[in-house]
Parts: sequence; C-alpha cells; structure tokens
Amino acid sequence: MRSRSSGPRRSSGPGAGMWPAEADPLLGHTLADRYKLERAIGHGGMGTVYRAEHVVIRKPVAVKVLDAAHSERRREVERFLNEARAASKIRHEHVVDITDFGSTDDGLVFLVMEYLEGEDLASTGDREGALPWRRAAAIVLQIAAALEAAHAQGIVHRDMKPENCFRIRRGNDPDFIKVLDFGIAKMLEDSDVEHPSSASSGLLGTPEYLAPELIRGLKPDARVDIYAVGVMFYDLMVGRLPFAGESFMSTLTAHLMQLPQPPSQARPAAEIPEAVDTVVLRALAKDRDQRYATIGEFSTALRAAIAEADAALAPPPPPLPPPPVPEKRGIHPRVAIAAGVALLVVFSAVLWTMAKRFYTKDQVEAAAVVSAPNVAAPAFNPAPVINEAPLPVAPAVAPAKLEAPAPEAPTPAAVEVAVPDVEAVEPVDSVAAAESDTDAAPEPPRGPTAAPKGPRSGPGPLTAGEFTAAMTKVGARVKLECSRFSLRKMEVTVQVIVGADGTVKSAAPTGSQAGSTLGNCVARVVKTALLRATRAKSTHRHTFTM
Ligand SMILES: Nc1ncnc2c1ncn2[C@@H]1O[C@H](COP(=O)(O)OP(=O)(O)OP(=O)(O)O)[C@@H](O)[C@H]1O
Repeated sequence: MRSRSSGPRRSSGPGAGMWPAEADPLLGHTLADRYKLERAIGHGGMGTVYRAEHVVIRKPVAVKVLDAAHSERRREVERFLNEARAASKIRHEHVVDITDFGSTDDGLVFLVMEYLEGEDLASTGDREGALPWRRAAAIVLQIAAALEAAHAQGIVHRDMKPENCFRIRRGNDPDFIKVLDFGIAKMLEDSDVEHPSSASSGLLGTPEYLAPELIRGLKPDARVDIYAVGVMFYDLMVGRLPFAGESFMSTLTAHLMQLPQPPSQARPAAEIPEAVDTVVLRALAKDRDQRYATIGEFSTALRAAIAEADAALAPPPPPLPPPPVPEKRGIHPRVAIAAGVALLVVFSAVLWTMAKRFYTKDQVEAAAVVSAPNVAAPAFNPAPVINEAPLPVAPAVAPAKLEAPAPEAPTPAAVEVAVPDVEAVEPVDSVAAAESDTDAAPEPPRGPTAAPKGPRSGPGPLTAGEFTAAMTKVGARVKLECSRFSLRKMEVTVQVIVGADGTVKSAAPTGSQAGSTLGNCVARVVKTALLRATRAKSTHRHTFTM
C-alpha cells in the first residue's frame, strides 16, 4: 500500500469527493453544437471531464468543462485556456492531443481532448503497488519524452504527478503513457510573470511533487519538472514517496531538508541497480544546479543505467581472438620432414637406376634390402639368400663411395643436387632446428609494457597505456555520476583487478576514499569498463581527479 500524505486523490473517477455527478445538468447536453456530453469521467480542481461524442464525425472525445464558480473569475478562465493553448502547441505522442477549446454563448468554458481509455498512474500504483524498476523506468522515459517536447516549446508543466499521467494500451504495449493537464503550465518566455508566492495566492502544484525552489518562491524553470519526475520514478519503483510528511507543512519541509533514502535501500528486494539510484537521486537534488540540466540529460542517464544493468546480465563477451600469427621465417618442421623423405626417395631411385646398370638383378635386390629397407619397400621383395660375393653396397647417405663407371653415370648435376640436399635435410634434425629457431627468437620483454607474445603463448598482459586508455574512457561517466559526492579537484585512487576475459573483476577505492560514497561511486563506474582479453588477470591502479 502506498503512503501518500495527501490522502485520496481529488479526482479518481465519477463520484469522487463532493462532486454530484448524478445531478449534473450538462449530461446529455450538446456543447457548442458539436460535443454531446454522454458521461462524466471525473472531477478535478478546475472542472468536470466528460466522455462525449463529436456529433458530426461520431468520434468519442473527452471534454473538460470549467466549473461555473471558476468561469466567473477571469484569472481562472485564463489558467484554463492556458492549458488548452499550451497543450495544443506541443503535439507529441506522449502528450494528450487537444483538438478544440473555447466558450459557449451561455458562458461555458471548455476544452476538447482525445478520449483516453485506461487509467492514470496513481490508480495503477494503488492497485499494483511498487512496479519492477525496469517497468517504472520505461514509463518514466515516456513521461520524460513528453516533457522534453513541452520544454522544447518553452512550456514547463509544473504539476507532474501520477494523476496527470494516463496509461493506455497502444498495440501490444499496455504501458503507453499520455501526459495530461497542463493547467498550470507556465510559458517560459512569459518572464514578466512572477511565480505567485504561497502567501499571495497559494502554492500551485501538488505538495508531494513540489521542487524546493517552488517552495522557496523562486521563479521556476524546466528543472521543477525534472524534480517531479524524480519523485514519480521513486514512487513507482519503491511504492512510497521519497518525501511524505504527516501534514502539508511537514511534506514541504522534507522537500527542503530531508535527504531521500536511495531507492535500492528503500526496497532492497527490487534489486534496483545503484546506477538507477544515482539517476533518481540526482533528479531529486535540492539545489537545482545539481540536477540534470535538461530532461533530455535525465533520459540519457537513465538509458545508460538500464544499458549497464543489461550488460551485467548478459554473458561475458567471448575472449578477443589471439593476435595474428606472425609469419615464421625458415622451413616449417613438417615441410622439412616431407622434403627430406622425398629427397631420400629420389636419391634411392637414382642409386637403384645406377645399380641396375652395373650389377646383376640379384645383386641389386640384395643391395636394396640392405641399403634402403624402409624406403620404396613396395618396389622390392626382400632377397632370400645371396650366394655371390657381397655387393659394394652404397649407403644412402654416402653415394660418393659408389664406384660407378664414369660414362654411364648419371649427370654430375643430378648427383651434386641430390647429395648435399639429403645431407642437409635430415628429418629429425630439421624438427630440432625448427624448434630451436623458435626458442632462439628474442623473448618479448615482460612487465607492463610487454608486447603480445607469439602464437604459442596467447595474448600478452595489458599494458599500462591500454589500462589508462580504458580508464580515460570511463572518466567522463565517473565525473557525471560521482561529482555530486565530491568537492572540486578531489582525487580518488582505485585498485582494479582485470580478469583474463577483459572485464573488471573488482574495483576498490583506496586511501582516504576507501569506503566513501564518492569512492564507491567511482569504483562502481570503473566496474563497467571493458578491456581486452589476456592470458591472466592483472591488477592496476588509477587515480581520477574529480
Ligand atoms: N482525455 C481524457 N480521457 C479520459 N479521461 C480523462 C481525460 N482527461 C482527464 N481525464 C480524467 O478525468 C478526471 C479529471 O481530470 P482533471 O484533469 O480535471 O483532474 P485533475 O488532474 O485533478 O485536474 P486539476 O489539476 O485541474 O485539478 C481524471 O480522472 C482524469 O484521469
């Protein structure tokens, strides 16, 4: 159950408060020859809202008719028509569309709006209690979009509250928001009009949503709407208002004096991220200079907080691919082995050809068995017994000892090529040579400035430069989100552990800022940094100057 100190809403549908709906003489009346008033929807501070039908185009509309008591006061009529003019100027999908306004011959002042089917956010809150923070944020972003459009037209709403935000279904979205009631909207360019003080004409607006500067009687600007949106966001997520006193005066005092409890602490079960706390608390800053300068900035910060929470839910990014394998100079061991075997086969074949020319078949077969048992085996059958004198067998690696007659010998070129190659490309030695090549390559320097190692060692450690660059990247957000906890030029040093997957595993403020709100805020932002993957986690330090 929500705790609103102001009690029941003034306008929560037919029959609310002192409103004698049944006796309403306007029911069934056709206003300005066009709008047949069918049913009263609710009654607010200025008048009654009816569901009506446009008799020509047969379209349902909502018609707000100013109460007779107000119609007699010029100032009230002006305020009412001001709403019509202001809202009809904005034209935004999240602002209720005003299609007509004016007064009738019999003195009825009215405005005509698109008819909305749904309920206001106060009713949603009363029925559902606190909403999940993401749903609340999605609703608030729509309200902020409506206000951004209004502010762009120089219009400040000044009465933002759940009762003025209507929730309708649009397509599949049951939470489509329309902002209503620009009744006390103030044209910013209307700079000569001083804000009426509470002493002279009563505080305009609803106490629970009043920005401190309005209570102090300062001239309002768009930041009063940012404050009210902060109150609404808090209320939607937490299920209670941030500043709610027992009386009107104590509520106003709370706005001026009381620090709001962070939403995540006020409702721990809701798992409201710290980043969302930060956005709400900044919108609720007592000093308007400490708030977001524009409602657009508020929306950007809220979106960033949502994205941060989404990123925390997402699985860690896949490790970065290893650096490209540098092309290795020299012969790959496998190539060397293959070449060695091939040359051995060629050389054996040469020997075989030569032997066939100078020795008998039996002698040759015997020589083949002795000299090359493992090479070209399919070509020979092991010779059984050799009765004749042993052949002058030429070992495969020493063909020069062959005593072949010069004229019949293979061309010298062929022998010269074969001999040195076979000696040079001995398979086992080649592998060893290849390995020792790698080992002999200069070892990259270790430590923070080490370059990534070769392909067999994986990506190298983070350099100091890489880490500093990542911290510089998050530095802007550190300032944006944490400067409100800091005096100018304060320093915060954080100790950061970066995991092998490039995410920040831990960030802790050190020294005088250890455990401080400022330190924790900086650490929280630092935790969102993303670096590159390495072979192992590493520890770094960085100092931010606020
Ligand atoms: N366009 C509309 N379509 C449907 N219902 C509407 C529309 N505009 C207002 N209502 C409903 O009519 C009722 C009265 O609205 P009204 O704006 O008069 O109340 P209020 O916010 O208390 O006004 P005020 O700020 O002038 O006191 C509310 O319940 C509101 O939700």
